[in-house]
Amino acid sequence: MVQTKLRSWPELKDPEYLKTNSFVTVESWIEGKQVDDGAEKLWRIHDKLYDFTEWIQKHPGGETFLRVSKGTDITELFEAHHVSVAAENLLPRFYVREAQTPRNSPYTFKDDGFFRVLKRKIREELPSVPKTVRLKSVLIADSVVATALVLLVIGSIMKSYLVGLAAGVPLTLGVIAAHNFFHQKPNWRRFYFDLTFLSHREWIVSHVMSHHIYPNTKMDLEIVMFSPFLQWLPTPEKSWISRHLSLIYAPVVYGFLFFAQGIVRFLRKGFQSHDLANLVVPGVILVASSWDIMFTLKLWVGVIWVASSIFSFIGTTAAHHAPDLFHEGDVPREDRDWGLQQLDAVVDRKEISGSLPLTLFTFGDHTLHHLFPALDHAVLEHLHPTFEKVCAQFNVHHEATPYWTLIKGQFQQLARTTPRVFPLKAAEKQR
Ligand code: HEM
Repeated sequence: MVQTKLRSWPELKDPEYLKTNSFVTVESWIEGKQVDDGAEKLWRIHDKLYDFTEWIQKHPGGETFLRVSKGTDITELFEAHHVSVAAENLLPRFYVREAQTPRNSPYTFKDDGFFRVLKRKIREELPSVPKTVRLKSVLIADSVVATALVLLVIGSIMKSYLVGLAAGVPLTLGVIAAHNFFHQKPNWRRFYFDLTFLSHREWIVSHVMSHHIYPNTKMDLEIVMFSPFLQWLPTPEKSWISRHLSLIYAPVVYGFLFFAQGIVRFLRKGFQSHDLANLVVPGVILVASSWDIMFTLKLWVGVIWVASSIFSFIGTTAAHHAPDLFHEGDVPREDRDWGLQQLDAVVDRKEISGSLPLTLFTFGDHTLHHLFPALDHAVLEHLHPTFEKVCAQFNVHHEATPYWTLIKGQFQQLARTTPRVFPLKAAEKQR
């Protein structure tokens, strides 16, 4: 649980889902938002309420996003996921009434603000991106998952834990690459994400709806789910142990994260049909090892541990946690534009830039991905010149950081208790 009373936007309500003493779940996050957002059991976009109930199944982006978000403010999700004007043009059909309360969000979307200006430029640029580029992402994701399965089969036939565990490496890269696909309209590659103990259905809430929209704030479940073990928010309430010993125990937390997510989910909800992908890895080992149950169980646990450790290490060091990045408790920049506030909480890594496989395998191209999550990473590659032009127009400096700075920075951030004022001046930066 995030203990801190600190808020970067004191005029906002403290999130309802953090007020209970019970375990935070994706459901409690949504239920809390339904209380906080003033959407009156409908969907809220800016200050208007809409009813999409009859249209959910016709949504080109799939029914899940709208079904799960009913009763909440979806302004940021709506703005970020639609680059074309098609969605905006449809809105009047579903209008019900004006909302009664001001938005409980720190962010704005002014027409002449950074995000909307960038979105218009990207809209103009998109037709010049070849339609086939997405195939590159598909090929990369499929190849790495196929490699993992072949290694698993070989390891199981040879009864070699070493080869079997080695399969955990491409498997993890495939799981991370699958993240590209669960941000998009429904497609079966999102199930690559579920080959370990994870569930893309839960991550559509914890990652797409929570983390992507409110990065590094108390509304970000990817901050809350590591607490109290890893506490990145700069608050004096952090214990000495959490500040200074996390370097030692973080690898243990990383290794257990997938088990914790899987076990908690199965205990709460039981086994559901869409969890079947969780059983592909043990199924392959079982058959290829000639039904050796003990070997299967041991190797399965080992592979999940490898995947959990690598995934969590990359996830926590890739883009969000270093003292130069905004975390709730810091003083935010005055301009509340959603895009600008995202830039303060996200960074790219120098070594990853320019390589699509590395981008897909390690949460690369993270800034543009945060701003336009439904665009394939292979498309994002083509949008950098436009992004840089708009950054220059708004006098925003967003420089890639060496990976080592971020790896160190993550632990410096875990130790940090003093708020900083954003945007940082060049001389204040540690890069
Ligand atoms: C929870 C909020 C929503 C999310 C997360 C979301 C997400 C998405 C995604 C991922 C796509 C596929 C984009 C692609 O293939 O490139 C999409 C497409 C689309 N959505 Fe939504 N959507 C949301 C709400 C809405 C609403 C409220 C409307 C209309 C009233 C709408 C209308 C459309 C339309 C027309 C498309 C196809 C054109 C386009 O990609 O812009 N969506 N949406």
